[in-house]
Amino acid sequence: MPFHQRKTLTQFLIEERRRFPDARGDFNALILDVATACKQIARGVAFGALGGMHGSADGAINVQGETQQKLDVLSNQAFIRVSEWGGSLAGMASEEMEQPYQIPAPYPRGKYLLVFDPLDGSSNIDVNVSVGSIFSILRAPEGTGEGGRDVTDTDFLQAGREQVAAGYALYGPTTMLVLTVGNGVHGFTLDPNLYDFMLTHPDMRVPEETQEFAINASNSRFWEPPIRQYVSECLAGKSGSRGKDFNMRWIASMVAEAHRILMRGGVFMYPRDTKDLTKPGRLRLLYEANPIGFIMEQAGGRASTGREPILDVQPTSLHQRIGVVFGSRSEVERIERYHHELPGAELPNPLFNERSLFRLSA
Ligand SMILES: O=P(O)(O)OC[C@H]1O[C@](O)(COP(=O)(O)O)[C@@H](O)[C@@H]1O
Ligand SMILES: [Mg+2]
Ligand SMILES: [Mg+2]
Repeated sequence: MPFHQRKTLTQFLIEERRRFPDARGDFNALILDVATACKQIARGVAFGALGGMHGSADGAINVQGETQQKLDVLSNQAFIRVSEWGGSLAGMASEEMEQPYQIPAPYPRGKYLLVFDPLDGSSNIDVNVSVGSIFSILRAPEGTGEGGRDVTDTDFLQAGREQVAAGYALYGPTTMLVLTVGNGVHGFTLDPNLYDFMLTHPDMRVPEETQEFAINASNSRFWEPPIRQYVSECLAGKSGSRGKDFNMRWIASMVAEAHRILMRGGVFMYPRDTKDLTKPGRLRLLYEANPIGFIMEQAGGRASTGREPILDVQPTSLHQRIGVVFGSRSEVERIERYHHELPGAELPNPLFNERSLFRLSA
């Protein structure tokens, strides 16, 4: 299609807004700000070592206890600086900040909350493999917007179903922005000449038929029985109960895995396991699992803890971790079934009972 016939992200958002005649435009402005932050990060990623973007950030450690890369810090700043001024936000929360970020004066406060993982797949930065950014937009609770009080952790503890929008940017061979505003999932490719996001993948759907799964198999000794069962059936291939061969992939960037699954199906698992009893899962609920879960559901796929839909989980802390399984609907349903059927699966370790001690851990 010639480029002048393609829709830009701005045009797409204006058309979407026509569905809501009373909308003031704050929401579109916010999405465009986030898109600008992603463009800045894409530029940083593209310059790599030439731009001094590789390596760790002077021994800095984030709230997760992980070493921050320079690009983690710069990406976090890009999200903040580009989104704080516009008047659409009451506050922000990020993987890289222990506390919520308050919109400083003189900027006006608005009616949304922005939650993000500024750089997902950080271990890939220095080895020049795909990374991404993930974001989720929530409604700000009453009393926090214009002229209102500072935001607190509690304001962000909303179930994934409450999300107004979610998306990710993938900094791969091309940069893409994939977005849902609750009306399907749409993919935009960054035109390197215009430096604008162009709609290239309208109405993305997760293919139902799949022969691909993604899991970090080095953790297999810590998996619970339902995951062992599922993976062993995949590995058995044609000779096993599934009667077909499977491929396995592991990019170590959830965004890149989610994108592959949106394009050609499959299932991604970072399940709850017994590796570290203080961490009931690797991925973070509010800025990793929820936005990707919303996208998967909007694209006809499914996202689950193995026991319940991700989007139904009531968050209990800002940086809460959780087990995650997402992708082609029938595969995720199969894994959920194994969780319900396998004897003992609910209680591999009493510390992990959904209602016990580690449910609250970050
Ligand atoms: O390969 P590992 O070490 O198991 O972990 C990979 C996972 O960690 C993550 O990179 C975590 O994200 P961050 O880079 O934002 O901390 C996921 O994207 C990915 O699925
Ligand atoms: Mg991440
Ligand atoms: Mg990150």
